[in-house]
Amino acid sequence: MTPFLRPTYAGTVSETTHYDLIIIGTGSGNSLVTPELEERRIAVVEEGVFGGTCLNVGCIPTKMFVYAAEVAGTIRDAARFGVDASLDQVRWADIRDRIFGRIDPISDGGRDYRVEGEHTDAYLGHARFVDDHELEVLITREGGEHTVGTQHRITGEEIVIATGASPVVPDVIRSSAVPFHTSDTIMRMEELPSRLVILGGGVIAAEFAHIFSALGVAVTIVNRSDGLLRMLDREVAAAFTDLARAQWDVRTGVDAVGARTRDGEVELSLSDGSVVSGETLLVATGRAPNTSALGLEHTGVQTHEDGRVVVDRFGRTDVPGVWSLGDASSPWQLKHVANQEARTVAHNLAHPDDLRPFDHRFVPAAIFTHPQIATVGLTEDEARDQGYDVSTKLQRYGDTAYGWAMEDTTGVLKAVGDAATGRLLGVHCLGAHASTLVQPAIQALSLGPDVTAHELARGQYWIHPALSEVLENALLGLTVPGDVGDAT
Ligand SMILES: Cc1cc2nc3c(=O)[nH]c(=O)nc-3n(C[C@H](O)[C@H](O)[C@H](O)COP(=O)(O)OP(=O)(O)OC[C@H]3O[C@@H](n4cnc5c(N)ncnc54)[C@H](O)[C@@H]3O)c2cc1C
Ligand SMILES: NC(=O)c1ccc[n+]([C@@H]2O[C@H](COP(=O)([O-])OP(=O)(O)OC[C@H]3O[C@@H](n4cnc5c(N)ncnc54)[C@H](O)[C@@H]3O)[C@@H](O)[C@H]2O)c1
Repeated sequence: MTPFLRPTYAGTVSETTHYDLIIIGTGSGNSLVTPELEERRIAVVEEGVFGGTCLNVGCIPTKMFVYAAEVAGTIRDAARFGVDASLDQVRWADIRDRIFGRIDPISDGGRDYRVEGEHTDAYLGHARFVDDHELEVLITREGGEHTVGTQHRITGEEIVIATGASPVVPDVIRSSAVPFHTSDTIMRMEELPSRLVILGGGVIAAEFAHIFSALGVAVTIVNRSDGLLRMLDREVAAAFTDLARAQWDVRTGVDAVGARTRDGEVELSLSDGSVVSGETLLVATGRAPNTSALGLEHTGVQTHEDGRVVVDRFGRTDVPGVWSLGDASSPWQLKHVANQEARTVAHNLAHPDDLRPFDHRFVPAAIFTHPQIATVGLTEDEARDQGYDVSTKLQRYGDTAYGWAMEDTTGVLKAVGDAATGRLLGVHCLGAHASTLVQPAIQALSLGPDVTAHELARGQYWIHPALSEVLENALLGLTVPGDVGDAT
């Protein structure tokens, strides 16, 4: 890992270099260099660790930790099945080093490929616009061909803003100067704490509560809203909040109003007058798009109030030739959405006369907490608000044969339908393997009958990183009549 220097923008700027395409951000942005585009002169700009959030600090490492947590949980739960086992020890450093020992070389390899690549120039630094099609880049990282601290002017016929999002830290924490982690740092901790306080009650809070509690850490969650995971179907969110209360110390409807360090621990004062404390604090209060330091004020690119770049359904901003995708502009902060948007923008860059829209029809999501959660389509409340004649079915895992095998007492799958037409509108699942279980529902909602294998693979979302991606890749590997290597 190379150090990250804050950009200062002082000193001399290089002569301007012109590119056909500039990509800012190497998460899903890195996948824009498709065979159709690689003959163009392309610059890739990355200020952080190469490969973006999902690979380095997001989906991939968290799910590798979740898997280790599940192994520990299975051992603890084994006696229920007549299999006696005991958990002797959790070797945190070994788990951590195994995970990043696998991830870091992938990131470094991806960077080297772009630095040394025939068709691309890599700028390992911070980009900001100085005009609609002109960027100033301050080199902040070693590992590329440019010296740290140097500045470079580059212009692009086309520019893609794929800058992602970063954790938001409330003022009460920042101003108190207490030590804290975000999801960017907590996975590389030196040692497991005995007690962890998590501020926030969304997706990141739910996943890390599961990881750390399964590994033996006592977890307290502090959340402003009345329940956890409020974006879910109401019934599923309430069921999860009850299960969470049985596993962790869950404080809801409260805000942190003060923070201090006391006897080597972090202590949060809450708005109801109570106090919680822990050896370590994780702040998981949402992520904001990385657009504020991009110099967009020097361009015609517009942003929403929450900082997301305004794009049309093709990924075009208000400036012709400037595009955006993923967490920088999307209403969904999900990797499979960023990937789908990247495939769409890659196609649109190569085929300006045959633009394709983003596919935001049925965006699924999975939360790898305990128990797992997955969702696609309308919640019951959304369906009612949209005027459907709503029917629902809550199917318990425990009322099916495999549910008996699992001795499951909590898993549920809620289907939401339109009684007037019999159409499925949404599926919301809380239980083991939920992320895999909902895939056929995603398929049913997204595709009609009589589809080819490639249409089946590319006509819908595949939850990332679920086991179903094995099937997605197998489908894409099949040869179909008139195979053209479709880009979307
Ligand atoms: C802990 C965690 C777990 C997650 N788990 C899942 C999951 O299981 N499934 C799922 O679907 N999603 C998950 N997500 C969300 C997912 O990681 C993101 O939606 C996705 O990675 C966004 O991709 P992106 O390409 O838009 O942005 P990123 O991958 O964030 O890439 C943006 C890149 O741009 C760079 N950059 C920013 N500004 C500049 C600049 N001015 N100059 C140069 N470079 C710049 C950044 O350094 C970064 O590398 C998770 C996120 C987190 C934080
Ligand atoms: N499995 C996945 O797909 C996955 C996993 C992790 C993250 N993500 C993505 O990352 C995004 C960000 O995750 P997140 O959990 O940070 O955000 P989030 O929006 O899911 O949750 C933020 C939570 O923090 C609470 N909150 C906000 N300010 C607070 C405060 N001052 N005090 C107490 N609580 C406060 C909110 O009420 C909310 O419950 C997610 O929305 C998701 O799209 C996805």
